[in-house]
Amino acid sequence: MEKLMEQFLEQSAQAEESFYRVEEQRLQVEDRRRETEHARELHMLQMLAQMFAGISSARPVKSVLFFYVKTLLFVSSVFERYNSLGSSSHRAMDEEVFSLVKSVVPPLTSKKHKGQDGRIGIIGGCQDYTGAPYFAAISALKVGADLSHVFCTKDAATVIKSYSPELIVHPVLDSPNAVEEIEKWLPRLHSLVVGPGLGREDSLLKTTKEVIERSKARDIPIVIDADGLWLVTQQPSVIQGYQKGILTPNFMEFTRLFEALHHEPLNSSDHSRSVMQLSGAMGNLTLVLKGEQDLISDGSKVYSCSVEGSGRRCGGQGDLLSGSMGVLAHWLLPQHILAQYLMNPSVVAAFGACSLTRQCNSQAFQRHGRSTTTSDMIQEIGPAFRKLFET
Ligand SMILES: NC(=O)C1=CN([C@@H]2O[C@H](COP(=O)(O)OP(=O)(O)OC[C@H]3O[C@@H](n4cnc5c(N)ncnc54)[C@H](OP(=O)(O)O)[C@@H]3O)[C@@H](O)[C@H]2O)[C@@H](O)CC1
Ligand SMILES: Nc1ncnc2c1ncn2[C@@H]1O[C@H](COP(=O)(O)OP(=O)(O)OP(=O)(O)O)[C@@H](O)[C@H]1O
Repeated sequence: MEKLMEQFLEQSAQAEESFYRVEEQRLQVEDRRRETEHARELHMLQMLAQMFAGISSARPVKSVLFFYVKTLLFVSSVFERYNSLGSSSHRAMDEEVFSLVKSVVPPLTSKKHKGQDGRIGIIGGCQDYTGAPYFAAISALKVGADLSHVFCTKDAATVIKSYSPELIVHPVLDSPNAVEEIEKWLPRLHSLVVGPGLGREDSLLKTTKEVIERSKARDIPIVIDADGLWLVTQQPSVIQGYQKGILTPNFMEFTRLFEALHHEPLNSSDHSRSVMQLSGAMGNLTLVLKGEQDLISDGSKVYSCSVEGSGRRCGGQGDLLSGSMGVLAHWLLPQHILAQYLMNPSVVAAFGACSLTRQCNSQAFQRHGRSTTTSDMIQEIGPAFRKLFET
């Protein structure tokens, strides 16, 4: 009897194993099919965009109109397909977003000069916090930006410079003409990350508010995190409705902001709904609620990023996230007109940066376990980026 039982258990284990093997193969085939189909669609869209740009100046109005209608029909059919993904698996969703990010990663060619792949500005760094702006700025470089500028207080500057010769550090944030000093650089910056290590001193927040206003006037993508969110909680109008703005609150920051805008306590049982509500109240700004799953919304839909990370929650991971997001926002927002038909580019930038941060966390944890720090995660940005966006 015992022997029979043993045989039975062994056979069921084998059957189970072979079921999972077949299932795994089926999923791989399905993944490859989707990737090929997706690459074909993107390629066609790119060709259509180029053709449209080419003919709009050369052809008579009637044929331009005909072409325009055909293009719209095609794009909307792809758009429908994307929307239908709402019901498909997380993995499929991840793959679709990764493809969009892949399509905007700038090629590494010898034809470019320094700065073309991104000049990112970080507003933050004060006496108490020097690590946060460093983490954000170095992460931007490791993702692929060419230059990272940190605008911090005088006493933080030497400390930040001493962490890394890679960064350009401006000790201007607490100077009497701080806004003008920073504004001089705005025409050269592709995106701004506001808040890491900024602190909450009134005079610094006042300067920051003015810098945000002037950056909006220049249409610069702005990621707001940490103490930048403290400012937004006091004065939501500083960023409300700005479509190139992305907010990245942790749960604490989210709760403060939600309660400031809705004048009622947060109902913590339905985070997705709250994220949609808050994004709507902020004028459909892209919002990322960080946590076990990162919830991302522009008020119309909620996307959940659950790329596997680890159980290690050392400080500074949010700074890695905001710095990376600054670069992806620059790559996605201005130039990729096609992505606008498929998905909000700010949402794609947010989703891409969340995935990357979590992947870095997972890889660093595999090496360092409990002793993982944000610096270890930063070492993983290159390999994690290649794994997600370059294979
Ligand atoms: N090396 C450096 O220089 C670094 C500097 N940093 C900089 O520090 C500045 C202040 O940022 P901050 O996040 O500490 O401030 P704030 O929002 O008041 O939170 C304080 C309290 O909120 C809670 N709490 C937090 N998260 C939560 C969650 N998910 N879910 C629930 N509760 C949560 C938690 O409360 P506790 O559990 O301790 O009671 C926590 O103590 C900012 O400039 C930032 O950039 C960091 O970037 C790290 C690396
Ligand atoms: N419980 C969790 N499980 C897995 N990943 C998480 C979890 N919480 C946060 N993360 C990841 O860490 C990233 C940073 O989130 P976190 O909540 O640590 O931000 P933060 O508090 O602003 O960080 P910082 O220490 O830089 O201020 C998130 O984008 C998410 O990818």
